[in-house]
Amino acid sequence: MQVFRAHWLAPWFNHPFLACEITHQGLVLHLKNERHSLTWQDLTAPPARIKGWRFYRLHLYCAQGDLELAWLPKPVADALYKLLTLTWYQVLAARALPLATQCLQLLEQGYLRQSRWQQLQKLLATLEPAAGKQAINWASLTPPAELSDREAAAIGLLSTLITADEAWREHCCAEYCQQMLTDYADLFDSLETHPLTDAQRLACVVDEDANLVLAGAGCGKTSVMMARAAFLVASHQAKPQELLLLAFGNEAASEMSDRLARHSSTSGVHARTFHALGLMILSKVEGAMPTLSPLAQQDSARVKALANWLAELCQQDESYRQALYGWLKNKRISITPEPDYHKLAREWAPIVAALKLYGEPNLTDLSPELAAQLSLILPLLHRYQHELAEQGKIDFDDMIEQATDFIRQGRFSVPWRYILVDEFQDISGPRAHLLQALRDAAPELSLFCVGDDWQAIYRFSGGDVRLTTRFADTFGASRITRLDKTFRFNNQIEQVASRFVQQNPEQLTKTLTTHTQSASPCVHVLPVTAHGQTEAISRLLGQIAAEQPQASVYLLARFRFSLPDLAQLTAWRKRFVGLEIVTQTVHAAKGKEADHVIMLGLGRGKYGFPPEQSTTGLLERLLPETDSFAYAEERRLFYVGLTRARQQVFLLADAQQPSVFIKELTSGGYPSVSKWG
Ligand SMILES: Nc1ncnc2c1ncn2[C@@H]1O[C@H](COP(=O)(O)OP(=O)(O)OP(=O)(O)O)[C@@H](O)[C@H]1O
Repeated sequence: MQVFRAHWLAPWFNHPFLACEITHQGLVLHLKNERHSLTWQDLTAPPARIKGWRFYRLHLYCAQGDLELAWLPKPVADALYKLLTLTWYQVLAARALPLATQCLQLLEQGYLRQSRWQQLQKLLATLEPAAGKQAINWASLTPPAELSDREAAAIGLLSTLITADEAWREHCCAEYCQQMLTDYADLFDSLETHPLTDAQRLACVVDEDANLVLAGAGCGKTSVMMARAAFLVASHQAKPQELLLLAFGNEAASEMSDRLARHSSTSGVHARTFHALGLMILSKVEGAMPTLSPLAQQDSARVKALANWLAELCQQDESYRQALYGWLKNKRISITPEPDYHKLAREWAPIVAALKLYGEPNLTDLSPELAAQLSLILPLLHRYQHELAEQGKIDFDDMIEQATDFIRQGRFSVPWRYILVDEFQDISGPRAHLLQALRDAAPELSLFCVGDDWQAIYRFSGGDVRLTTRFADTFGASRITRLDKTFRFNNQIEQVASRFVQQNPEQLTKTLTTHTQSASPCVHVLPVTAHGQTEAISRLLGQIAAEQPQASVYLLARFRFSLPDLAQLTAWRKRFVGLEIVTQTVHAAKGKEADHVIMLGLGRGKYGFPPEQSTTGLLERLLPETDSFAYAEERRLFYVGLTRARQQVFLLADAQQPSVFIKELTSGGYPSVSKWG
């Protein structure tokens, strides 16, 4: 035990301090009439040494109130100062070391995500002094040279972290990204047939708790999904089985699977649809594959069943029959000899589905006509539910909901660390809840979503674009990165398409640049009569084949029945052998591309583009809220059509009654649109 004494003159001048004894726990001060013990933790800072006229004083910063040890001869003051300072730092280092180790482990996990940042703050909060005690001023610490490197580093780290703010976190994130971009430059150069752009690379490495990559059409969202998967595996942040890629349709999921399989690093990564994910979760939890009702799997089976139930209800329930006939009469829909149940069932099927998904609307909010329609449709929903219960089967909505419940109940252990979602702009509320449940069940899980709010076109089946435009409201701490260079189409198509879609002020603003340029207009409007359409397409195909013998051509329409039939298609394929001609709806062409696009059915009316006479007043009330801009969703769909083309778009407009979109393009100040005929 060491004792440091004040000069013997001290008591003569009424100073109470006589000596200081250093123990393992702290120090014992010998005062004139008493002894006073202090633990090392009572000292909130290293001592200060103050030179007096002849003697020195040591100032002790104590939680209970500061003290002064005076009348110390210089050698005593120096030795005591050195010992107290060193011991104080050693005691602090003993506390700091385990904490700094935990903080380092968090920091070493990579990108300093918000969730990791919060865990850090929690750890650092353990350094807070007890109530009423003074906090250590970490910013002013200067550890002595006698501390070991580890001790000094631990104190240094905690001082940095305690004073760190959001800008510091941002700096760490940027440093991490920079490091990854350098380390994996070769991977990003060689993964695809083309090297990724800087913006695409950055989108791959940013790693917040939830990430949204917002990009225009053709900006390489799919390439980025693939590259991110490869990067996560190559950088050992995840094993292939810890990644899950999600798509909406089977075709997109299997295309992703093929692309993943082509690279050794991602060959073990799974791409699934949301439905396949739901099935997998249910079968894992229940030990057997759930059986899906045929009513869920085929639209035609569902419509047929609804039509039968309508006919049955009319036969068995006179009041229902009268109500239905009355409603149809009001709508001037023919009922002789009996209503067209099948047509009615086809129109009401989406309403039944929406009622199931979103529940019944408040009757008082509906007009008498819509309330009457609702009361006619509700019995169909009940029959549908009853049928599923009878069969002991479920539909897709039940599956997603049950899967979400199982996860929330902790009955499914989440094996993934990263979930990557394609075409995110079309996600529905229930699917977003499923993702949230997965995230909550696995706090280290990071979401990576790629989408384009300009291409949100699935509201009729529950897609809710607000989940994209207000991403952070649903998914919390998030980072949005943008891709603004399109590789698919040229500046001429871009000028038309971007201007067209941004007429709706509620679309997020984006400025796209294009990889290819064209000096002359590439969007052409051709007026055609109903009879002249086939001839016009033949001429166009001939012209395309003459200029470019090997090319792909999409014939796109708003409705399937507006497309040429198979016989006609086969004839064209025989005649223009070098052309790869595909007919499909604009919805089906989403995510795909061709050299040339010919859009058909661009007239007015119920089956025009946009379809003008809405039969879905009730459906509108049930679906997720939409923006108030007229034909907002149809405008986005038209944008999707325009942006499928790499080189040229031909818009075959109804010569008598051109679509309002065509009128806008030809007279709304679009200099890049050329008018033929
Ligand atoms: N860095 C790049 N360099 C050259 N070409 C690229 C690059 N990135 C993507 N592409 C090409 O651009 C085209 C569009 O890519 P992709 O289909 O991934 O776009 P997207 O953003 O998913 O489009 P959309 O939203 O319209 O479906 C593809 O032909 C792709 O190969």
